[in-house]
Amino acid sequence: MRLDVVTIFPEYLEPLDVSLVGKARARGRLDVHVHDLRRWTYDRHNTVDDTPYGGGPGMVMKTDPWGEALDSAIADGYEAGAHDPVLVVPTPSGRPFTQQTAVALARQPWLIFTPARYEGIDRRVMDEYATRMPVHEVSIGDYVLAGGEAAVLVITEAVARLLPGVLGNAESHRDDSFAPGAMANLLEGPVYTKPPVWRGRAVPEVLTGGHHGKVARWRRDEALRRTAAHRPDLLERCDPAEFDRKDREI
Ligand SMILES: N#Cc1c(N)n[nH]c1-c1ccc2c(Cl)cn(Cc3cccnc3)c2c1
Repeated sequence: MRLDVVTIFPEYLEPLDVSLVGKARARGRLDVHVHDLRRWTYDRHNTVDDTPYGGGPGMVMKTDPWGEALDSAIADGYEAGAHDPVLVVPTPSGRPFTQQTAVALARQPWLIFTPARYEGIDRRVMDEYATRMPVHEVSIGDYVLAGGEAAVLVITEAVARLLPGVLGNAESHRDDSFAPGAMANLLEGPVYTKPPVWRGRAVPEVLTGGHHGKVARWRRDEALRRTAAHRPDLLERCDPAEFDRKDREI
């Protein structure tokens, strides 16, 4: 997968050099190109914004720098052999970014991110590129950020971990809270490791008893308990028959 990111804060994307995404890049699973939007400005102040038509607070990001930057990134990508680009636009007014979105984006060969600032990008930029590729406007949650770069880091990690060969078996995303299966839609339950007792607190006996069926049921019950407490809305998606079937297996 190729990723292009156009931003006025290229240094904000430095975390894409480390940890899981950094490993995916080192293994050749991910090819990341960060472009400084100001490279496509030609005035003394490298201006990328202007006042909004119709008045109102804040500033709007101008068409020309984005158009030239995206045309350049797209040309570079095609020249490098990439194909079928998808534009991903972080915005507070976007569709919710979910695990399903991550799965869908992980299937794409080329993502182009346009994290912006101020009040957003002139609408005509997204309209222009929607004539050439799918455009996904996404929000990473119901809270307000100052710009889209943090969203790119979140989306990139959620997508990269789904790419073949990025997660080792030990870290498999097979048991993700939001992945299909009996624990689908349930939050993770509590986890424990050595020592068996820490400051007088012992690990639950069921986890050290060696009975895999009892461990599986305990973990399922703890996940249900945690989901009921923190995300009761997720329980509506659960199928009790699935639990009964799993119970019969245990
Ligand atoms: N994704 C996501 C997301 C989220 N969940 N919260 N905020 C954002 C986000 C994404 C992109 C931008 C751009 Cl461009 C400018 N801002 C600041 C802003 C905030 C409120 C209203 N207008 C602009 C962004 C906020």
